[in-house]
Amino acid sequence: MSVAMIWGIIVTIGCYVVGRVTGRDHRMSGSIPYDLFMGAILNPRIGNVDLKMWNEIRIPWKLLFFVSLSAAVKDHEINMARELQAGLTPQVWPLFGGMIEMNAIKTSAPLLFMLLAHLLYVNACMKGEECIPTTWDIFYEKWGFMLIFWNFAGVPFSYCYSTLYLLNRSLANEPIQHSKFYTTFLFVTLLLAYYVWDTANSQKNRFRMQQRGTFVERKTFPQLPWGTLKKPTYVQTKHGNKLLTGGHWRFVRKPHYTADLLMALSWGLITGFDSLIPYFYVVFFTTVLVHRVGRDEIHCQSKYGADFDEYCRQVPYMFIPFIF
Ligand SMILES: NC(=O)C1=CN([C@@H]2O[C@H](COP(=O)(O)OP(=O)(O)OC[C@H]3O[C@@H](n4cnc5c(N)ncnc54)[C@H](OP(=O)(O)O)[C@@H]3O)[C@@H](O)[C@H]2O)C=CC1
Ligand SMILES: C=C(/C=C/[C@@H](C)[C@H]1CC[C@H]2C3=CC=C4C[C@@H](O)CC[C@]4(C)[C@H]3CC[C@]12C)C(C)C
Repeated sequence: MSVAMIWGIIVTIGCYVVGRVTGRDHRMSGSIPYDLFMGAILNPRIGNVDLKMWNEIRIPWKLLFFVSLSAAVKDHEINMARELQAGLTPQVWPLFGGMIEMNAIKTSAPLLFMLLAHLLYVNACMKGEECIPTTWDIFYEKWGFMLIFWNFAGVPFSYCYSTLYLLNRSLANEPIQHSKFYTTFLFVTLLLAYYVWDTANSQKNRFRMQQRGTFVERKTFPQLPWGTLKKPTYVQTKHGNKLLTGGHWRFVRKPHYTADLLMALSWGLITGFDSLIPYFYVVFFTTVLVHRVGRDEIHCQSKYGADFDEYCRQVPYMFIPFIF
């Protein structure tokens, strides 16, 4: 974490200086602390590599997944060692009709849950990479301390609190265990929320790509049903852009946020209720998304005017149909 933090600070300063010296800086405020925070260059590149996209996608989510993978392996080792100490013979699973045998996985269900949650997230970022260039952070935010530091250090080393908490409880010989019903309920919630989150993002981004004529079908795994809308409905704006009102977007204006928040909540719930620390992510993330919603409403209102009002009339709810 220290390396990631120091690296985040060095890259921020380096990028700011390069932007100023080469004249590639833009939308500068003139206040050095503010410009360091927001950045100087929009899309810094080395060759073909867009550094901001590499930093937002390739680094944080992979690190987060590897933190969870390491914790799951460590938990397995601890539990195996405890069984051996207690004089128990390690359980073995015969695979392929007994042709291969492997030691049973001893990682606790909550840690396997976190591993699955982080695997789903990192896999989505990799398999849906073509959808990302048109998102707000890539086309609008400059590459400054906010994005650089958060992606190098914040995401991997603060979004993993649930995982670390579960491992620490296991190390202290007080592992978190839930009833089969509670655990199954959370696994099902995670998978359903993931489905909505993934397909809502891809419905909107692919719809936009289809409008621009840049849509290319990919075979990355998993391609989920309803990820691409066949006959999408939309509001045509005078600006030229179309606002999607089909698929998940017919029910609420931010279906991907609702689903993402539900996943974030499940990361906390799987740790139980003894500590608030694993709930950091869902609290922080709610704040981020509420801020984004406000910013986005202002952005769309000024960009689309009366057409945005018509869109809000057709899709009146923000997060939960008929409630909010
Ligand atoms: N885990 C994390 O740390 C984070 C995760 N995320 C996730 O990333 C995903 C993307 O989020 P984000 O980029 O913030 O936001 P959006 O994907 O909602 O992007 C907002 C933009 O999309 C366009 N848009 C909005 N509604 C429509 C519509 N109905 N039809 C067509 N275009 C529309 C508008 O842009 P335009 O001007 O082009 O019309 C709007 O400004 C979400 O799932 C979010 O949860 C986001 C931030 C952090
Ligand atoms: C703001 C930050 C990071 C944001 C990213 C994690 C998300 C930004 C755009 C998201 C995605 C867009 C479209 C997708 C298509 C779907 O089929 C799969 C999911 C996804 C790739 C989705 C994944 C998350 C994003 C990349 C930083 C500052 C924390």
